[in-house]
Amino acid sequence: MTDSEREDELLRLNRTLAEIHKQLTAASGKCTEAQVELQNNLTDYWQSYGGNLWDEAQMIEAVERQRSITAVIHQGQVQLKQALSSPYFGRFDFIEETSQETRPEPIYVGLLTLTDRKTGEILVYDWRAPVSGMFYDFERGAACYQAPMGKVNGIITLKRQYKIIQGQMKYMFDSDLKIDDDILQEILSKSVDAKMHTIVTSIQREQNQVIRNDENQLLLVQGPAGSGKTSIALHRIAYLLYRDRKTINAQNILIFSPNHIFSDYISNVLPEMGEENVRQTTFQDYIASFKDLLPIEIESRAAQLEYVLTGRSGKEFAARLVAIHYKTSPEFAGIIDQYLSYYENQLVLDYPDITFGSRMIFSKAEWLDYYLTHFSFLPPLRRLTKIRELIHLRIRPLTHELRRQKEAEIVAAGEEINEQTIKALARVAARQELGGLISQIDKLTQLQPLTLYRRLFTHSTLFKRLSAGTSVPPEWPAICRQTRAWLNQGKMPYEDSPAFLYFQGILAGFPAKNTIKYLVVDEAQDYTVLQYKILGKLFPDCSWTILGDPAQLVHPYIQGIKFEQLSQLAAFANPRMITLSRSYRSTQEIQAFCNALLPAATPVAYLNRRGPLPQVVKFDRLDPAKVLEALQSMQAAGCRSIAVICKTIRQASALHQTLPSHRSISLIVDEDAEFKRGIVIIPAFLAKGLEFDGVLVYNANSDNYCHEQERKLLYTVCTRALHRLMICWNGRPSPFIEVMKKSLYQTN
Ligand SMILES: Nc1ncnc2c1ncn2[C@@H]1O[C@H](COP(=O)(O)OP(=O)(O)OP(=O)(O)O)[C@@H](O)[C@H]1O
Repeated sequence: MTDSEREDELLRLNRTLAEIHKQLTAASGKCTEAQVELQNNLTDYWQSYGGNLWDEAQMIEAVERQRSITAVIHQGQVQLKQALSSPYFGRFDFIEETSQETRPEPIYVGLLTLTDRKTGEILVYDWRAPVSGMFYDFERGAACYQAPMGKVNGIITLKRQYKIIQGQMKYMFDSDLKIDDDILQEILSKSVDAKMHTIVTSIQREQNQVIRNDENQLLLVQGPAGSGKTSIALHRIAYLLYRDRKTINAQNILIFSPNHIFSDYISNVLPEMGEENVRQTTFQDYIASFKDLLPIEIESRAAQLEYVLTGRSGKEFAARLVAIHYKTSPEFAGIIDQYLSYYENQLVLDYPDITFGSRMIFSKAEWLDYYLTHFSFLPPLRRLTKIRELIHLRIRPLTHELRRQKEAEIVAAGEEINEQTIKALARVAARQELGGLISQIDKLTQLQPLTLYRRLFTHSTLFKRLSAGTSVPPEWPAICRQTRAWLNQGKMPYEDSPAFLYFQGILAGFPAKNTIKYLVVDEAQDYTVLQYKILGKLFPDCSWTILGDPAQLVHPYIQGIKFEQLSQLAAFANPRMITLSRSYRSTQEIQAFCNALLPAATPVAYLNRRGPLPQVVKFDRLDPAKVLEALQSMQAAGCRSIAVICKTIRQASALHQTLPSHRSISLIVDEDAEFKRGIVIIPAFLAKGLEFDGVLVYNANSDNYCHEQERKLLYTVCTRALHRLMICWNGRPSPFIEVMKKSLYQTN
């Protein structure tokens, strides 16, 4: 880059900053006006409130309108202030193939579009604008983008990147490569603070195709640990909010995250991009929403995992593991579907005529007609309720008739003369006579989902019929016994909850959320077939982005869904799977170590960012002093965020107690906790999705990580480390480490 080019760039920066200042001044005037207007509206509201509901409704509407105008202006101000610090991060010069112009147009790319209000010239393009996509997708040479009017071809003649901090140009350089690996290395070599950050300046081409995908209603993104799945999901949300800004807002997007610690951890990314945070929820939240509705207490996911990971022994434990595996399987989902289809299609087939004396009230044929045709758009339980209401309507004239008949009988008997008493006695007599009929109708039109679900474990012939032709584990009788024992105590094992809630939803109806237009499911490998079926019912009218990594299944015994199966679960228009190939999080040494933990998998490609070899260290006892020493050495090496990852909640809590300085070290064992800075002790299942400068994997002994099913758990915890990884053990190390090449780590 020549000196005069440098000077031009600095002039351009000053011009851009001057425009932002101008717009900020104008916006602050507008904001004050809007605030005054809002204040006036509120004062009017309180002064004029006179009990007239119509006036009040109008006033509330005016206040709400003013409030949202104020919020929009305020949001604009926040974005301008962000832009004042760093208005853009990239530039490319583009000349359209069909253009008469001979000079390429410089396109500056930043977090928001900025137009010179006087000349109308676009000074900066939002990174999400169609034209900006070329910054991520192309190097110098032929390039194209999809404009609203169609495809535009052309040539990129220059690519430049900038680092502008607090309005000061720190550096700029021309980049031949798309987004230089050097830039990535610089970004990734830093230590991380508490929360995740935007990657907008260095999005990679393979990531960009996910972020800007416009065609597929179901987008499945599979990528190794650290390949940016979560980051991409959030950038995709920002993109959708920009692209569809006239039709959707943050309320129309929902993220399913693994837990609330993770939700908190990613909560800064969208605001950093100038967008409002979207709602996040977890499957556990969905279960919790039934807390007061169900006559049963559902075991928590954490309690189930803790039980499973404590590695007990014995027949009961073994049967529970098989139960978890089987109840989360596609086969079991099929059995539930069959059972439900019985209620859907056959329940009323042999229902009797409802008669009273010689009168036909509701015929066999009507049961079929109403249940299978008229009300077939409703879930079975609601159909039955409707039919009950209908029958009751038909009985009403009969009741009146019967009462009159009874009154006449009482009068004829001459025992009562008081009219009131005659009526009361007639009512009672009529009710008694109709009692049998009413209870017959009630019986026929009631379904108790829990009672029906329970039958799977009590009626062996029913289960045999439903499971015919599928492979049922030999432990099924023990599984039935265990499940019955839970249910008898008013409790339900966590592994039954998706099956039961699906069952309940199909019978009684799902609380469908039609306002959600985009659903994002992160850590998708941890969901089972039935959980996806539930999501499909809850969000019937939306596009899905599903991101996950089958190698990071933290629950050793569940059958997570295979990505290929997902697109078959619902009739998605045009499903597509994109596989990411490269990982960005860890140093080359840590990544190589992690790759070796999964020998069967395709090795993950990684950046050439170097660091020390992971340490596999023998602690004579699991001595707290040694743990502190290890933590101090990581801190001395510049790690700001450090996690000691234990296998279970119990191990994490016990370790926390033994550390003399445990007050300055946070213990996270609750799924609803906030993400903490500094040093944390955390169980493996809560660490997923998070990352830390340094990770100490505690107690990686042969008795802790030994079963094949626990391999992925160990892989997941090791891949949380960016710069330093230490694994400590005593007794004997995990066999997964023992068989590894010694050159992949150092020892003490
Ligand atoms: N293009 C990029 N530029 C800079 N940093 C990136 C890029 N892509 C990913 N990263 C960084 O890599 C790290 C891992 O990203 P992220 O957590 O989104 O990956 P992931 O695939 O969801 O990981 P995991 O499956 O292990 O939870 C983060 O620090 C993220 O900021």
